[in-house]
This record gives sequence, C-alpha cells and structure tokens, in this order.
Amino acid sequence: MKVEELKKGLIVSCQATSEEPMRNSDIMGRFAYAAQMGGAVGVRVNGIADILACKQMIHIPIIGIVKHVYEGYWSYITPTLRDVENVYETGAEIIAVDATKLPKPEGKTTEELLTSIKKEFPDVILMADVSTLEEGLAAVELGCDLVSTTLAGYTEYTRNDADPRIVELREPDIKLVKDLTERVKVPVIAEGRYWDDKLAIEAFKAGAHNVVIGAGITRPQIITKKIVDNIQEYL
Ligand SMILES: CC(=O)N[C@H](C=O)[C@@H](O)[C@H](O)[C@H](O)COP(=O)(O)O
Repeated sequence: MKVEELKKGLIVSCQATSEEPMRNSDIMGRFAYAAQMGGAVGVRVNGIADILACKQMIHIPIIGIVKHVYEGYWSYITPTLRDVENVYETGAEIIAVDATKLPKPEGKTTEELLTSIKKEFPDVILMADVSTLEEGLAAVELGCDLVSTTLAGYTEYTRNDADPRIVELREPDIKLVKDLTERVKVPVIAEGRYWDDKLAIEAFKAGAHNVVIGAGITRPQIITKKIVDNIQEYL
C-alpha cells in the first residue's frame, strides 16, 4: 500500500487490555469487521494476535502497534526496532510508533529509532504518535509518513498546567491538529479522546485527514459508564 491510498475518514481503534471484558482477539476481529461494515476507512489494532485476527476479517488498512512496556522507559507504543519488525511481519499496512521526544528502550533516541526503522524497512508506512507540535515536526523531518496526535495529553509535559490549552484531559487536542496541518505536508491524524461525530467534525474542520475513535466505539464499559454518569441527576 502507498500512503496516498489511505482514504480520508474514520479509523476505528479496536483495542482491549487484559483487564477489559472485550479482551479476545476474535472479538477485536469482529469489532474491526463491524467498523469496516459501518464505513470506516481503517482500523488501529494492538498486538500480533489481534492484528492477525483482524487481517482475517477485513480488507481495509490496519494500523498495527504493539504496546510494550520496558522497565525504566515511558515510551510503550512499538518503541523498539524489534517491536516494529514483529508488527511488520503481520502484514499490517501501517505501523505506528511512539515519536515523542522521550528516550526509547536500550538507550536509543527517537531520532535513532525512526531512522533505523526507515533504513531496515524502507517500504513501511510509518505513523508518528506524538504529543506536541515540535515532536510532530521532528518526526516528519525524519521521514514519517503520517503524524497522529495520539499521545497529546498523556506525556507528563502535556498532562499538567504547563499546557494551559488542555483544560481537561477528556477533551481532544484539536489545536494540535490545526497546528500540525498548518506546518506539515503529510496527512495529520486526529486521535485521542474523540468520542463521537461532533468532535470528529471539529478535527476535520481543523484539517485532519483521519480521525481515530477508540473507546467511543469499542470500549462498551466506558460508553456505558459515560451514559450512567450523565443520567445520574435525572434518576
Ligand atoms: C494514549 C494511548 O495509549 N492510546 C492508545 C493508542 O493506541 C489507545 O489506548 C487509544 O484507545 C487510542 O489512541 C484511541 O483513542 P481513544 O480511545 O481516546 O479514542
């Protein structure tokens, strides 16, 4: 696949951690199938087994990641060359990696990781998960094909009052989408705390090429809790 072939539109993130009720590769495959049926242009999937299960069910592109925590390091989204290789072997069309400025396992810098990925896997479509404009600009400079706001609001320097734009962590960072689209030529993906069509529309108005929705579609316990919380005062 070529990056130009990624259609504009909705991408559904189909992920569940080991504590979640939907934790099952077959269920992730079925979420992906439902996403495709509903008109999504891609899915985002974590872990080799889940990616392979989704591959069986759909023909739209898969953004593959592995969430891998290494002791002493914050970066956990496909943070090493080995992790990239594992995702690459699944045939996922796009691979997303942590492209924040934070150090990577084995003492690598972000620049070293991104450069080595492009060297070892020249045909990979590489998506940079970032938390700030500076990180996005640096990632594109290093050859990333797509840039996503995935980690905005999650790194320690975007979580606190140092960034007054993020008033409340449950809001998506639409300003970052706008800033990135004004500065980079690659497609910008809006991801992180987009719950519904209203928020997605805001991101497209800001110039996003795609919006990724995860919890709002594939984490039913969170959707249920949100509704339960909102109706409390009327009970
Ligand atoms: C921060 C982090 O680790 N984000 C992860 C990235 O793959 C996923 O847990 C999110 O569900 C995904 O980004 C979609 O976001 P949301 O579920 O908010 O729509």
